[in-house]
Amino acid sequence: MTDTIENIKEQIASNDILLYMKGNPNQPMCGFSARTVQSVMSCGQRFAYVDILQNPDIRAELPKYANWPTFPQLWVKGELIGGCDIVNEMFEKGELQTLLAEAAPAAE
Ligand SMILES: N[C@@H](CCC(=O)N[C@@H](CS)C(=O)NCC(=O)O)C(=O)O
Ligand code: FES
Repeated sequence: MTDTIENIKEQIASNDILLYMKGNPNQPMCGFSARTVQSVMSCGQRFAYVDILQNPDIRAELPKYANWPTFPQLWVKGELIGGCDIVNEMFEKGELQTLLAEAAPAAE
C-alpha cells in the first residue's frame, strides 16, 4: 500500500500534465474517460497518462490519496484539477487550453 502511494506521488511529481483514466488515449474504456481525454488532446499539449484498469492498486489507493472518488482524474503541476465534468466545463470555457499551455514544458 505504501509503495502504491509512493508510486502515485512520483507519477504526480514527475508529470506536469497527467491523466488517470480507464483505458488509454487511443482506446478509452469508459465514456467519462473518453470525453475527458478528448478535451485534453484537443488542447494539443503532450501529456502523460496512467491506465488504472491495468493498475488496480492505483485504482484502489488514488481516490483516498486524492480525496476524489472517481476516474478520470486530471492532475496538473501536482494539483488535482478534477474529473470529466470539471475538465469538460473548463474546456468549453477555454480555460483548459490556457491551463495546459502554461503547464506544458517549453517545446524542445
Ligand atoms: N462525474 C464524474 C464521472 C466519473 C465517474 O463517475 N467515474 C466512475 C465510473 S467510471 C468511477 O470512477 N468509479 C470508480 C471506479 O471505477 O473505480 C466526473 O466528472 O468525472
Ligand atoms: S466504466 Fe462504467 S461508467 Fe465508467
